[in-house]
Amino acid sequence: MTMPFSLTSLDGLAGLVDKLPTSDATAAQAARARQDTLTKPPGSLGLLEDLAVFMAGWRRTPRPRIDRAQALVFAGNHGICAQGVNPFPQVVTAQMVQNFRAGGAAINQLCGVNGAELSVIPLDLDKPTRDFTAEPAMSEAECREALNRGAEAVDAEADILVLGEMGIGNSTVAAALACALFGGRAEDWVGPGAGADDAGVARKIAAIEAGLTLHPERDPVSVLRTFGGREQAAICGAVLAARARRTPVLLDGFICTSAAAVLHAVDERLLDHALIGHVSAEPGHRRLLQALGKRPVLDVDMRVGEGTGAALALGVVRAALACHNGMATFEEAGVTSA
Ligand SMILES: Cc1cc2ncn([C@H]3O[C@H](COP(=O)(O)O)[C@@H](O)[C@H]3O)c2cc1C
Ligand SMILES: O=C(O)c1cccnc1
Repeated sequence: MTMPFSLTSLDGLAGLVDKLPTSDATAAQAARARQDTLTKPPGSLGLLEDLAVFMAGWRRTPRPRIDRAQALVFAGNHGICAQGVNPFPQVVTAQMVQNFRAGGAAINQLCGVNGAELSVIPLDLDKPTRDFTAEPAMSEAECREALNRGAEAVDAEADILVLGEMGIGNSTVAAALACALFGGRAEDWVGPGAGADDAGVARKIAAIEAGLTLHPERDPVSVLRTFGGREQAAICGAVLAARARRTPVLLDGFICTSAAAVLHAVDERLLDHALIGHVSAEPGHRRLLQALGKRPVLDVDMRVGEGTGAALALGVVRAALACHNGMATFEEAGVTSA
């Protein structure tokens, strides 16, 4: 499938935003006006009202629906595991891909509950990226290929896209991306990930400091290919492909958001169609959301990854649209308005 944008070169990312659609202000205003006629005190549905208006703008209709919700989990392996940053062995990435396929992971249950069709996309798991304390994690070609594979996975018919990742070691990758893009100290961005102890956290900090010293380039595309992995590049590609179809995106936790943050650093408007499903308990996520100027839908102490927080938040978006489309107006219900 040819994409509505061609990424034959990663440099093309810079000018992309001007070729991509924006939210439709007329549809959004009509949705806001409808909210104000529904049988409730004005504004009383809070974030649910904003979510309905957001969906209306991007889907270009005052009465948006979610007929099809797609969930994509991209999986990759990371050379940085050589630095002892991961409490679980790298083989767990492939084992969890099998678990996703068998329906046994947390993401399977949450997609089931909230009506998302899940696809799992392993990205060359037998070829981990390189250790960024020694050399850039990916070549330009590897990075571009992963980005395009992410873009190609997006279903053109989806009304909303849930994004997630699986990759042992990628909480270190995420912290490295965030630190390179937004500055601060490595320890500001590092956390336990899948359960690192204090010594493990110290190794994560040391690895990120070594990588940042070795690779001084801070333009977003260099940062992605130097510190990122294939699943991070694929998430960027999927976010862009969804945008081309005016499909809103639900990002997951720290790892998923730090991947998408590369696009924010290219041009912050590239994430205008992206919601943050939840704020993860991984400590860097709150800081990252502050840097992005984004509010999460949910704050429920989760720190799984896989897209679980985004899939859970899909239920809130569905609830927002159920109220928006299903409620009676004051006039229809014969309820006296203020
Ligand atoms: C069984 C298992 C299932 C997971 N599902 C998501 N992650 C999460 O943990 C990993 C990142 O943590 P770290 O950087 O500490 O390896 C990623 O795969 C992330 O998705 C998992 C981790 C494990 C062990
Ligand atoms: O927030 C996340 O994405 C996260 C946190 C810890 C481990 N895995 C994922």
